[in-house]
Amino acid sequence: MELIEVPQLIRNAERFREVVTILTRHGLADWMSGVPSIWPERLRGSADESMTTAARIRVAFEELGTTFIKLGQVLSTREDLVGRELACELAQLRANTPSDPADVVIAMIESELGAGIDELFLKFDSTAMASASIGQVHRATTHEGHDVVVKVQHPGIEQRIVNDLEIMQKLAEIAEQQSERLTQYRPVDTIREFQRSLMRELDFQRELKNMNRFRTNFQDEPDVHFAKPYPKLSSRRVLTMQRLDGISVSNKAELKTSGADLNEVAHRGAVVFLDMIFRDGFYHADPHPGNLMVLNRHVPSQDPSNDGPPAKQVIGLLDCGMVGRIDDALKDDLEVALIAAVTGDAESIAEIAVRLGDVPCDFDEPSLVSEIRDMLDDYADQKLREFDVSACLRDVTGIIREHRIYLPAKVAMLLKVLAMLEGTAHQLNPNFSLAELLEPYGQQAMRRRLSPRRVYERIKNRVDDWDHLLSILPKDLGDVLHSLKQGNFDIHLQHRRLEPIVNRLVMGILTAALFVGSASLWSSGVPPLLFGVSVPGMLGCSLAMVMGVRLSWQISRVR
Ligand SMILES: Nc1ncnc2c1ncn2[C@@H]1O[C@H](COP(=O)(O)OP(=O)(O)OP(=O)(O)O)[C@@H](O)[C@H]1O
Repeated sequence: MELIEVPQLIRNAERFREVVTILTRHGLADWMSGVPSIWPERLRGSADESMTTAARIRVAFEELGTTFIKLGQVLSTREDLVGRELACELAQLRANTPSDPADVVIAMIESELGAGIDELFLKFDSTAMASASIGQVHRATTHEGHDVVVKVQHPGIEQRIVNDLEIMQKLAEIAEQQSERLTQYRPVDTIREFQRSLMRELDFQRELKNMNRFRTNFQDEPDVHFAKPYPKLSSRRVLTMQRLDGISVSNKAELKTSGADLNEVAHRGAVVFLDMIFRDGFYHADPHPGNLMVLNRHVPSQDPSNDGPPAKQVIGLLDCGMVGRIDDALKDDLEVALIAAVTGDAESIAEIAVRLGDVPCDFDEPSLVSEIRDMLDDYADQKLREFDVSACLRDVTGIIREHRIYLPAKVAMLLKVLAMLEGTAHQLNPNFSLAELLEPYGQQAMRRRLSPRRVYERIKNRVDDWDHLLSILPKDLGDVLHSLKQGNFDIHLQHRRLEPIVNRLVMGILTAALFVGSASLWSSGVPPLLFGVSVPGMLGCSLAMVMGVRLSWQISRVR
């Protein structure tokens, strides 16, 4: 059996050995048979047979610590990749990181910000108010008297994470080389994407920028609040921000006692996230209840008289470390897919999944469409307000997964956020309907698709495509003609999805040829003439234009 090279792991040999030992102990290392023994004794698994594989993975990740717990949390949102059972199991992973002693935290802040703690803050509470996987949070007061919280990274956490990521990367490569079963989980791509997002989370300067961007995007909405960051009291590992005073949405009982209108909180909170996604294309990617608060201040109603509507509650959002971006094209696709789900249009959903995803070569499109259609039939009787968006997304991703279509991380993240959003809102109001809320976004989407700017952009893209095609066409046509003359012109169709593209390409070439030929008839004034214009030339050009418009329309449907 081929041996795996491990020299780059020598630096992390001890930790590598620990990781493999833990995986082996839980019976999760059988696929590593080709790894040379960099440790003397043979490692034998004594897995607890009473536990499912998914449960053993969760327990092993818990033992392996922060980086693996974070990986597990990310995978728990990738049902499309790991399947329902493992996703549910991993969703239970909790980082149980003890807080660091006060002197260690203070030393970290002082070295990061280059000044003594008393120079930096008027008051600093050395008891952590929360300790999470990457850092812990302390209350403090600035010299101007502002109440703030200071988020401080656990010392050495970055190096530990970097080391673990290196090991994970190596294990992913081994898995992809050694195990057909694990290859379906795309270990190398998945770890690469995870590595990128975790390294971004480790840089608090990014979180600070995200907070500022959200504050700008919501500056005209007084009932939504993002904490103000303090750049002079922040660095890559320390983040100081305004302290939000309120009740966490995860604390439903306390919210109720405070008299908060839970239905309104669910509705407003969801609208905030949909605005981030559909309006701004820049969204908070972790809408779990612990990251939402109802603040202890209210926006007064417009009408100051007692008869007016009650004051609006202010929603505060925490933890802007993980964000997603969505461009216009993806926004269009998402809107079309959501409308298609509600209207039972299986073809559109399948078409979008196939276009965005990575599709295996033996992929069976008719069976994908028919499975999605069967699944949507189950939802056909639901009224819009009862439509269960998360369940439907879950079912679609399940089918996509069975067809071994791999969705890009940005799409998976978006689906995760929509599902989490519905879950969080349901906790507050069991009758909450995300589908109803999405309806106006669908209508806006239709209007936007027809807006002059978007039509102009689509036409411009088409023109750019045509311009590119015309610039390469003479040479490519020359090559094709040359091959034809030599008698060695073959078309090898290896993928069913290429068929329509080839058809359109042929139509495009014919249209271009018709246009060029007719234009030359027109300019040469070939008779018969009508008002001095060549009739064959005019008819040919008109026909080419009709064909061109039809073709552009077909291409725009595919995009
Ligand atoms: N601006 C704030 N005002 C009040 N409390 C805050 C603020 N920021 C954070 N907290 C408290 O600290 C906790 C942890 O903060 P945060 O979620 O930002 O940390 P994290 O390290 O990103 O956590 P995680 O590992 O869950 O991503 C929050 O749940 C909240 O209770």
